[in-house]
Amino acid sequence: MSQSPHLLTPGQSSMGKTAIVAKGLQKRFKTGRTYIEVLKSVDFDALHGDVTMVMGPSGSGKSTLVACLSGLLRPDEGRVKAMDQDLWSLPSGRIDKFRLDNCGFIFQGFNLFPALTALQQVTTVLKYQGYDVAEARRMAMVALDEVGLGHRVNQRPSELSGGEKQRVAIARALAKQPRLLFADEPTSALDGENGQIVTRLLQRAAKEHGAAVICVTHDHRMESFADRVIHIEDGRILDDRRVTSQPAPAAADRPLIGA
Ligand SMILES: Nc1ncnc2c1ncn2[C@@H]1O[C@H](COP(=O)(O)OP(=O)(O)OP(=O)(O)O)[C@@H](O)[C@H]1O
Repeated sequence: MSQSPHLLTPGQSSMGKTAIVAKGLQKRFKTGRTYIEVLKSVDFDALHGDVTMVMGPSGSGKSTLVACLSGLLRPDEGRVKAMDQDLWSLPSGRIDKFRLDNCGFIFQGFNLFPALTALQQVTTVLKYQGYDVAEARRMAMVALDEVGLGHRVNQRPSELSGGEKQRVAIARALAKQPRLLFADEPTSALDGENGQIVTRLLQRAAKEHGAAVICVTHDHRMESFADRVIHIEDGRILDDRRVTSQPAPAAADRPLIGA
């Protein structure tokens, strides 16, 4: 496995380029004898270097959209071109490999393994991806340092606060330098201060690492960190607007959060 650059080495070459495009996505679920149409021919795209927020009421189809975009849930109709691959035309093993190689995921509930330390949470994924033990450890330490947890690497989830747990989940998602970063309600279990830390980390992943960050949220506090806000309602995109003024992310050469 080749040497990985520093976690936040800018992915400048891809900045502003299209990372993912979806056309005509439709998804329905069977409930009892009837079907509910959850995505009604949704077109979507996201750029490298952008934080794209997907907002909308509960049940509007946000999580379903992200699942279809990220190779987790097959749409009934429509196509997804992600990193120049026609995602849903690939055999399922290649879709899994695509996710492993290109996608990072951050969820509301952190999804950490209770028995593993913060360091092990991150190295486990990297080893699964094919990195050897020493390289996985090095990359994990860089990632944990970047989220301000360099001094907490031997703690298990039960010994960490909610904000710290989410930062471990972010380190795990970012350590492999994903080109696509999907976050589903990453701040909803956090207080204002921790929510802002998490939001800034997502912003840095986009601005300094060139990831396309696609973030589902109800949290209007996150909106000011977005480059683009897409509003979805009842399975349709109602509004798609670019936000121009951005707070500058913290400098790349120092950790965001002082250890
Ligand atoms: N596997 C499933 N089987 C049946 N119905 C489902 C399934 N997954 C989602 N749904 C339904 O699809 C609709 C959209 O769900 P989705 O989770 O995408 O909405 P959401 O906008 O993310 O909502 P929330 O903000 O509450 O998380 C909801 O009515 C939900 O109950």
